[in-house]
Amino acid sequence: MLANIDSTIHSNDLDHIVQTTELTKRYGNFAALHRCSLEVLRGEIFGLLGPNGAGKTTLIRLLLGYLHRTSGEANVAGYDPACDSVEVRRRVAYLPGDARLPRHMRGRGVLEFFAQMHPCGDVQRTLDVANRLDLDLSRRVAFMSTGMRQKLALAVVFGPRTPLLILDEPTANLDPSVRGEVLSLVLSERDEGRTVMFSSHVLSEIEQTCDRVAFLRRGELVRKLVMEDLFQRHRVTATLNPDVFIPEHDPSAALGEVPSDLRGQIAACQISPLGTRGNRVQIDTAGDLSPTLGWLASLPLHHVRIEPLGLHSVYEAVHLGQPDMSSVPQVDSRVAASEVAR
Ligand SMILES: Nc1ncnc2c1ncn2[C@@H]1O[C@H](COP(=O)(O)OP(=O)(O)OP(=O)(O)O)[C@@H](O)[C@H]1O
Repeated sequence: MLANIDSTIHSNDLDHIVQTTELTKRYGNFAALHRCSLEVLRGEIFGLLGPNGAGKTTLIRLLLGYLHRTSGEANVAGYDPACDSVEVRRRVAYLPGDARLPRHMRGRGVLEFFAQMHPCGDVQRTLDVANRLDLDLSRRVAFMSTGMRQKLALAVVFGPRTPLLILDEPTANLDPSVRGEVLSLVLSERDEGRTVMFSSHVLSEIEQTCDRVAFLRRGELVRKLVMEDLFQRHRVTATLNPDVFIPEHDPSAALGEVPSDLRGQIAACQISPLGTRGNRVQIDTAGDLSPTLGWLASLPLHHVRIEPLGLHSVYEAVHLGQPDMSSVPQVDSRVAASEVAR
């Protein structure tokens, strides 16, 4: 079935299964989504991040044609959701954030019903997913717990072999072991060549699964990130010996010159006082960490800690509206962007 549906995708650019250009949704003067341009590549897992009300669901619903855009363009699997929403939905399995299922039906009946309804439906596959999620299918939906209903909705959505899955907070209401199972389902979808786009508030889930992520904030796409690049970024924190002199107008001079071959790898540095205990140094690095280790070892530092930068720090920066520290490293002859928080 997947092969049939795939062969009918008539996009000019088959690398992109989703593409939006300045996509905008307004309610009166309020922009729930403002000029959002992004691409999702075929075969990748793409994460959507952002605080409550950032516009994630609005974007997803525009892509499926459930909402009508105010302006801009969108293309999903070769179709414009504003004109061909039926064609789009034939190719997309969608888990809404508030999935509603027929309350009078038993779990098994629900799965069979949806598998028969969808052009890419596969009863055995949907039952297998329910089994993986350890779901009792003999219960009526009305008597299921919130988490059990979420598992049932997931089994419905993972059943059809569509080229694209769009999941709005797929692990909401699930216990940690089931969350892990859902993430491994997402990874297996990618292994089978399908594309997954999902939103989540759980940063560790995005880190474990996604190839690329987009951050939305107040309706705007404020940052895109390739996870592989993020994993190459580290934060070094340490204490600078108290007897080291910190020049007031150029605190970075306390660390001396950054060797020229390392300048492209030091993205930012902050020095802040710790009272009588010296000064706290924070250095963000980009790229392979190993060449910087020798330089770090030569500095008058102690209590050195090196951690992967992680999504959390990027998320915080986005949330606070801080400039993008995750892209181009910037240094001059001294360590760049030094600050003394006195
Ligand atoms: N029908 C509507 N009329 C007016 N404003 C709306 C409407 N639907 C959504 N909004 C607003 O659009 C903004 C984006 O909402 P959206 O549901 O896309 O956010 P979200 O990122 O999915 O949030 P969450 O993480 O809480 O699910 C919110 O401020 C919301 O209040």
